[in-house]
Amino acid sequence: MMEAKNSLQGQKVGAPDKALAASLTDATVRFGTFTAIDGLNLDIEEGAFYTILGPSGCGKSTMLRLVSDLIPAAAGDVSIFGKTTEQARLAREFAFVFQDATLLPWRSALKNVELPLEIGAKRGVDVPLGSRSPRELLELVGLKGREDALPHELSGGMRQRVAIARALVCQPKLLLMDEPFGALDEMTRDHLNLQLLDIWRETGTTILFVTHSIAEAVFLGQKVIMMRAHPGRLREVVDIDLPEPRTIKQRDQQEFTAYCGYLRDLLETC
Ligand SMILES: Nc1ncnc2c1ncn2[C@@H]1O[C@H](COP(=O)(O)OP(=O)(O)OP(=O)(O)O)[C@@H](O)[C@H]1O
Repeated sequence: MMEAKNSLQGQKVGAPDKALAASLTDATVRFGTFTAIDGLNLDIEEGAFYTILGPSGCGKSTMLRLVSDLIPAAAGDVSIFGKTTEQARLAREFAFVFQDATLLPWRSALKNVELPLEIGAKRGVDVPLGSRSPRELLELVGLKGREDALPHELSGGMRQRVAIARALVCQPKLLLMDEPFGALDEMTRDHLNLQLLDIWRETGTTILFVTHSIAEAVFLGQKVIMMRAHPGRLREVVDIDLPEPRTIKQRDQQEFTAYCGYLRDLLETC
């Protein structure tokens, strides 16, 4: 039932016959003398939904920051759709959603979603316009009718949905999500998990999603990237072979709990 691909350090993990959204080769990140990520080898298949698990401090956020050109690699190579991370950033190939929605408080939901387009236009950057308008994106994330609301008039879950709509406005081919639902209550999180899966299916974007929740990682992910700490390395990529589309009820089923148990055991040895 469970196919786990073992990753030995220095050995590339992924499917060489599939188109790649991202490829990390011996990627290393240092902060001063501290090595946060050490020789990471990983291929990210285009269109897939990856969740990332690992002990605190193993480098999950650092990996997303590396991929998104927020920090440089001290050694090794990272390519995004065949481009350098800088080229991919300038071409708006990816977008980032953080744990905190980071909306501008004086701008309405709609104006926040429009912001990347405005910034791009001001800088004279050729912004890849999405197939959906900002209004349509707000509808996609379930916020039709709340376009004019200011962030403080929205709930935490709604603010996060605005942040997702904003991330999608330039139609990124890769969506990087760092614990986007970590601060939300369980029901809101379940709801947004389902909504995110719908968005993923509709847009076909590749998703890299960091979480601390094993259940969330299994529920969302087609593949779970398990990292290990001290220093941050890849431990294993686990294929999650559950029926699609995923439903909340699946979580009570034996197959689902078996994946969770497997990952929990793995986490304990990271
Ligand atoms: N700017 C920085 N300067 C120095 N050290 C840093 C910096 N950013 C991260 N680190 C260190 O790098 C390591 C990896 O951090 P990172 O935030 O990527 O871990 P994480 O797996 O996302 O952790 P958590 O699960 O707790 O959010 C940690 O030891 C952290 O202290």
